[in-house]
Amino acid sequence: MANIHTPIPLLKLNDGTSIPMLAYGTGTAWYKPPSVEESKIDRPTVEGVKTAIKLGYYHLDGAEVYKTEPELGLGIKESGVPRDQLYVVTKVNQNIADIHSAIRASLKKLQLDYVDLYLIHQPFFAEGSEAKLQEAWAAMEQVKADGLAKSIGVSNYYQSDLEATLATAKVVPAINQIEFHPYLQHGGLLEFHRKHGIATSAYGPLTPATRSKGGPVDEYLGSLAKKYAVTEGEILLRWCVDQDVVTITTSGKEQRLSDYLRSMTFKLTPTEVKEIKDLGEQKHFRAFWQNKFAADDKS
Ligand SMILES: NC(=O)c1ccc[n+]([C@@H]2O[C@H](COP(=O)([O-])OP(=O)(O)OC[C@H]3O[C@@H](n4cnc5c(N)ncnc54)[C@H](O)[C@@H]3O)[C@@H](O)[C@H]2O)c1
Ligand SMILES: OCCc1c[nH]c2ccccc12
Repeated sequence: MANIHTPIPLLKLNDGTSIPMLAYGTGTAWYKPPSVEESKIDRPTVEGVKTAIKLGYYHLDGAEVYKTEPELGLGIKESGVPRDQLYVVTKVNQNIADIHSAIRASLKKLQLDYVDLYLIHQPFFAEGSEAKLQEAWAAMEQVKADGLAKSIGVSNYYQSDLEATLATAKVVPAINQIEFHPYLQHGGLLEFHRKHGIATSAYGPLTPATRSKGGPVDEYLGSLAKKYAVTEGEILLRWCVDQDVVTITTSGKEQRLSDYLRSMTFKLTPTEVKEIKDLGEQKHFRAFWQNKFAADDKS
């Protein structure tokens, strides 16, 4: 069996477990559109997972809605890396009304006995009902109690969704996975997370250098990329890690995935972190779930 060699550090979660601070995602570039059968294995997705693991990524982010859990499971199996050296995440979306069945279906597709982290993918299912958020969270707590997930958390939650959840929670969510980059910093949400011991993870971290290029951070990112001899993307990944934010990226290109790992080998100064923060606040851009968050919402 192959052993994993990796520069990716761990972050301690509120339940005593640790999470790798850089993840490889199987959504966005990989997810199967509605026209494609979930059971039809997409080999490039499997190979992408194997490449990531080979390079040293051991935190793998999946979701029911991506329809790529079968590929993620196969990639893990074919990698030859022992299960206990990998950190596997999946999320419930479509089957939120029956979380008990949803986790079992996901585990079957992943060919695993447990996931390291199980997330509620979004709070919009509750349509503002606190009772629905609380009921779903109680089902997540049961998943953890049953040993099917080592940690449980949420994704795309607002402060108000977290407050409703915390009001009846026995287990505090370990993490909130949100779109996070200099153009979407969510006001006081990260401070709220810290206050309650909830970790933050960032999807879409490269957005200012990819989907929303042409903005106030461009020039400064360029100068830091020169200083540290890396790409602008790596500065953006590092910007998350230097704020104790777990960061999730992806690519089908091995070279890019390999380059991203360099972001684990240097550190921005506190002044540089703050400068990116301040410049980023001059622009607002949200890449995901635009039809769910209110159009004028900047958090
Ligand atoms: N919880 C959620 O609602 C949610 C939403 C979106 C994504 N995610 C997760 O996060 C993962 C990563 O998300 P992401 O893809 O937005 O991350 P990201 O911002 O890191 O973007 C990665 C994408 O940018 C491309 N890219 C990298 N460098 C580039 C360059 N120089 N020029 C042009 N394109 C470049 C990559 O090829 C890849 O497709 C997903 O796969 C998924 O697992 C979760
Ligand atoms: O991770 C969530 C990104 C996302 C939002 N809506 C979707 C629909 C299908 C697949 C992925 C998504």
